[in-house]
Amino acid sequence: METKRITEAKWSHGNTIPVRNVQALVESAAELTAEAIEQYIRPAMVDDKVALGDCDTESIPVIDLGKHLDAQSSQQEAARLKSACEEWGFFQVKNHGIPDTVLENMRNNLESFFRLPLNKKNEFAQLPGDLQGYGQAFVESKYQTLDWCDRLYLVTQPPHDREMRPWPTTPVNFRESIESYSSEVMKVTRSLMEIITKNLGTELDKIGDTFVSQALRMTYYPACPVAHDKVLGISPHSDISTLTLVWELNMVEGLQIKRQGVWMPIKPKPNALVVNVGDFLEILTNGKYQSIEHRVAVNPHKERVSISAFHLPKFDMSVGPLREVAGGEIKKYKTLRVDEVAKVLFSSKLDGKKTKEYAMFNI
Ligand SMILES: O=C(O)CCC(=O)C(=O)O
Ligand SMILES: [Fe+2]
Repeated sequence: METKRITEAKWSHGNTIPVRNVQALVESAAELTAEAIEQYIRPAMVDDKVALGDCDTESIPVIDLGKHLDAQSSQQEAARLKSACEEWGFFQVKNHGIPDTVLENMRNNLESFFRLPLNKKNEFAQLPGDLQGYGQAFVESKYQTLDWCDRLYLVTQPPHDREMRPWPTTPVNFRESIESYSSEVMKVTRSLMEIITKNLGTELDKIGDTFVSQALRMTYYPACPVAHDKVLGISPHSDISTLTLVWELNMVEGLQIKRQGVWMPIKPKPNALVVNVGDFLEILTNGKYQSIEHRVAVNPHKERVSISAFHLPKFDMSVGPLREVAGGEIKKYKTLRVDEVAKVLFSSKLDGKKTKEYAMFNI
């Protein structure tokens, strides 16, 4: 009975209507036409202005985690991280310490996996009611505009939450690569959360449970040779996470963040990860740190591969503003069960930032 209750509450559970594999759609067409990809073409958007030029993207903060280990520079770097969280909600991290071999193995195996024939990849396909495995997500209606990507989604931490069925066994050592990558990314997350909690005036031990769960969303965005300016790899959203760490592993541009009403492209940096504040960190900090809306544009010529590592609170806990952080302020956010938030949002289409609707009091 107990097991059943826990299984039902798992935060990887959610519904998505199965849709066509995008990579297979591209590969099956001798020449892709706008008609063939009609369901991926977005209606014209009013707020679609994209910032041009490098100078904008250069200014996204870059945090040097190596400096955090150095007594002389750690304080200054902590202050830079504080302002990155307060002013941007998005930043890049260099000198994160993930060994090159771990990254290389993960890159090779993931790229090889996406190159497998569809029937091989589908041996690890999603099953109804569970988002884990190879497939898509956030499709709630067969009439909605679809995202131009295919995904492999796995719950990776804590280890006892893993269900191995959807973990690919081809390439042969893919599972080991995922495991190593997952635990290395967890270490980076822990280091970042250590500085973040100090910056917020609390302690890691007090909020350790708020980022112990991890899921990896490994995404393949095929090149989109037609109407690429009307198609998105991922629709605008903010992340349902505490902290998300993204590795743009083949260095193809695509990620854009909403800043001052404009979409700002983020240029991938060699050996860096992109980090963003998720909705749960916004709730925990009573809005001091804000999750930021972002999306992924597609490239007319190049495929793009990324891995998003979402860190979430324990799925059966409730999360609200931390007393140590909110102090005597009015609580702007509700206290919510993590699995309940996840279940609803993981089954809905991506449609911008939703914290106002589901997490904020009407004040
Ligand atoms: O591919 C990326 O760069 C980001 C993907 C993303 O936003 C997500 O998986 O939530
Ligand atoms: Fe995201």
